[in-house]
Amino acid sequence: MDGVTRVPEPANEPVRTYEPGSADARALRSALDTLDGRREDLTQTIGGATRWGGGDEVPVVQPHAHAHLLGTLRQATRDDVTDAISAAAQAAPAWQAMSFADRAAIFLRAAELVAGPWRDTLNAATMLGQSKTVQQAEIDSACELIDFLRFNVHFAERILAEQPNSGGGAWNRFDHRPLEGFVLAITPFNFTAIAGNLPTAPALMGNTVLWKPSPTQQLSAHYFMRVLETAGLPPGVINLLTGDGAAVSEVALTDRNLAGIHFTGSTRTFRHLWESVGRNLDRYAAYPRLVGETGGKDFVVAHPSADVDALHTALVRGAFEYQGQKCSAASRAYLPRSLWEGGLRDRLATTAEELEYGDVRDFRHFGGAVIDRRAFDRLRDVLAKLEADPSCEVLAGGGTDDSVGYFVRPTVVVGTDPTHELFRTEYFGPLLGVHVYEDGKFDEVLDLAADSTPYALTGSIFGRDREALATATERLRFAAGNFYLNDKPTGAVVGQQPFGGARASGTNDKAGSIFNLLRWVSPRTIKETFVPPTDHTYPHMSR
Ligand SMILES: NC(=O)c1ccc[n+]([C@@H]2O[C@H](COP(=O)([O-])OP(=O)(O)OC[C@H]3O[C@@H](n4cnc5c(N)ncnc54)[C@H](O)[C@@H]3O)[C@@H](O)[C@H]2O)c1
Ligand SMILES: N[C@@H](CCC=O)C(=O)O
Repeated sequence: MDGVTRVPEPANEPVRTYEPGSADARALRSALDTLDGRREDLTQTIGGATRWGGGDEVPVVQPHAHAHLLGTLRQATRDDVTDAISAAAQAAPAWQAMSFADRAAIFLRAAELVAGPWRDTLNAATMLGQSKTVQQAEIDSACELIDFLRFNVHFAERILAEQPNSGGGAWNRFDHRPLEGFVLAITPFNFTAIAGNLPTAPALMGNTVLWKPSPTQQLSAHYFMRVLETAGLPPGVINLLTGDGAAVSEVALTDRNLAGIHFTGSTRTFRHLWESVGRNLDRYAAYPRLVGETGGKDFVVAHPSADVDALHTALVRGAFEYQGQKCSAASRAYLPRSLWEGGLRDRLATTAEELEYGDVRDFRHFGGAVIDRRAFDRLRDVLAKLEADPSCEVLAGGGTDDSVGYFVRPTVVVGTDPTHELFRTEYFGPLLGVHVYEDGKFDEVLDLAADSTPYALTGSIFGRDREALATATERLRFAAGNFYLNDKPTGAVVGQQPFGGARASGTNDKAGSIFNLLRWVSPRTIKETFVPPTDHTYPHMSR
């Protein structure tokens, strides 16, 4: 059915608080118990049919209790990927022909399913599989995921409404076509919402998709695929492939019909994908769209006029929530000596030492474990190196313990050399580097924040002096795609702080915004002339 429609006005999903004894907390606990005791078959979904990957088995465990198996997946093989590409091609004509209203309704229904009957399951899967506390799961696998689904429909409607001018006896129109071919969505472990957004955003615009989640996010990805099926997504529109991505790279990146890549993950992986596309350009029917949101080395700069209570809270939450495993996490702070020696140093050290990381099934903990053995080993080695470095002082934390889970203590390291790797490398763990500057050197410190790293994802400035805020906002213009004044650099909300960074942090296509959705359409311009001319001569030719 064709016709003009208006989609529902989107609103951000309210964040539930899960106070002890509340009905919400009880319902979530029951979902945790259910998933805890289940060993899920983490199958692929290709053309609407579930099937095991054809490769090696991979266990999915609870990072905070790594002996505890949640489920098993198997690596996708080349045949699996070939079949997924065929399924996407088969589903494409009917999906493209479906009206926008019908496509949109599927994703709006998915949003309501996540907000209602699936909320506890998705939150529990995110807590157990990715070691998120209840608060961190709620803002991710419930609220942000719901927001992506609702707001994208609203942004897509605006794109469809975008039409050229007409006049002079002609009607000009945009046909907002999907891309020709399939979109490859490759998603990270750390946000269930991002994993859900990357395949659904191109699908909403009429594309068919191969979705390859991270193995350590597979449990929540598995349930989100069930949500999409329940919402009525036709078979083959989104095809879920499991595993580490090796076979996906080999087959999909060399396929003639690769139309685009929607990626979030490390800078290294995105560069690998981009290079591979570059090498294979001659194979493709069209230039694949490359959208990638990647790493960060996100800063907090405090002016001597900053409110210390607000700064302290932002540092603790920004650096240590979700164990520092947000691309937006505060990982380098430039703090004035007056505030540092006036009490901030001792306060930050005490708070970091007191933060409790543990099993996320215990709601009293502030954080859980880091995601896996590889992350744990990498962080343990980094901490050992920093401890042995005379230019670094481990002020708090530094400990690791992998006896039960992959635990790394919230760590504050003070570094005297602002060019040290402590202030340049994305460690992706609960590790905050602090550089203390002399109060008069605010301008120099802005230069350090701006240009010490190849990244430009998020950053914060704290201060009460308006002049200082204005100077920092201007000087740091290209240093962060998301810039915060007197707030932590994490926690962007869909529709309010569209998210993404430039330089080595990605293509800055702002997930969950109109800018992102524009990448998944290829407009055709149609001109219809109502009374076409019937004489080829012009007035200047008359004799
Ligand atoms: N900028 C953002 O919006 C944003 C958001 C979340 C995470 N991140 C970044 O993501 C990183 C952490 O996530 P991660 O550890 O999952 O990243 P990662 O790069 O290790 O993995 C991301 C995805 O790529 C897949 N992958 C890895 N190698 C591949 C290959 N050769 N071929 C195909 N697929 C491959 C992985 O299996 C996973 O699904 C951090 O650097 C973080 O800053 C960025
Ligand atoms: N959008 C999230 C970060 C996503 C990356 O991991 C935030 O703003 O904290």
